[in-house]
Amino acid sequence: MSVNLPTLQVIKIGGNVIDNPPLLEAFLRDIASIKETFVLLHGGGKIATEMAKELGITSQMIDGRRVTDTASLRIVTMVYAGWINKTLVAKLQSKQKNALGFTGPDAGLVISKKRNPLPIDYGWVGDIDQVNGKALSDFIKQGYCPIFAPITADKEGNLLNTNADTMAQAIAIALSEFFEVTLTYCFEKNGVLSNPDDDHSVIPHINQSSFMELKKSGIVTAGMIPKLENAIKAISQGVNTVKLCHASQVLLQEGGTRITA
Ligand SMILES: Nc1ncnc2c1ncn2[C@@H]1O[C@H](COP(=O)(O)OP(=O)(O)O)[C@@H](O)[C@H]1O
Ligand SMILES: CC(=O)N[C@@H](CCC(=O)OP(=O)(O)O)C(=O)O
Repeated sequence: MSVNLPTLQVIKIGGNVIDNPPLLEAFLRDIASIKETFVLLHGGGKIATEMAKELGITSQMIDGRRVTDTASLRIVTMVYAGWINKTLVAKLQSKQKNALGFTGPDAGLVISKKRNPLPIDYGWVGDIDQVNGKALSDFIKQGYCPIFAPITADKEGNLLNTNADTMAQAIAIALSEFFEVTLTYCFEKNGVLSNPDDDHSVIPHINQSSFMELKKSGIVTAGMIPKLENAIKAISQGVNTVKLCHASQVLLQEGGTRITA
């Protein structure tokens, strides 16, 4: 018997949008106009890299993930859970949305495990183990819009830097038990492009096998690889709709790239 679940938008924005004040303002205005509550996940990798540089710390990314030593963990925690998360909460509150900021350990919502140091030692980087979808859905049903920073913790209480795209995927999957979820990855391009230099070359649909081809041919690179892996995992594990689009297209039905099973 199929049950009609309420709909929910789970939206992710990356560092390039957060670092662009007019684009961010228009994006927040758009999502504040959504009548229902929504969940927002944010990254901020670009801003953390700039802050690290100002402090004389070099950042190393491997396959779109940051190698996070103790100095980097302090910076990403301050930047993501502090500056960026509170800025977004304050701006959404000013637009009459009841935003509530979270990291993984707040209310025990997201528990992760430190990444195995083999074959690559990423340091203080976490892979998500558990999301408490029931507790999170209770916050949503009370009318809060949860705003997540990509910082989690393990069961021993160690803070762990976590890829924001992965956090969006895990949270969207966990909430699919309670809602019909649309997961939208918003960034600064019009979608996945067949020619990264041509913003009109949007690929309208991608599935697992076309992703493998795009990766093999070098059309999809860098941070787009983990983003698409996460998008494909989400569609195959219960999320109703998954799309990748420009931040200015967040409310539009058309445009961007849709992930198909
Ligand atoms: N085929 C592609 N189409 C669009 N973007 C791509 C593609 N291949 C690589 N990219 C890169 O992926 C980036 C998005 O991933 P990422 O930097 O992790 O974004 P975010 O910080 O928004 O999560 C784009 O800025 C672009 O440079
Ligand atoms: C482990 C890891 O790589 N964490 C990411 C978290 C931020 C992020 O994902 O930011 P964007 O969405 O803006 O790329 C990082 O520190 O860059």
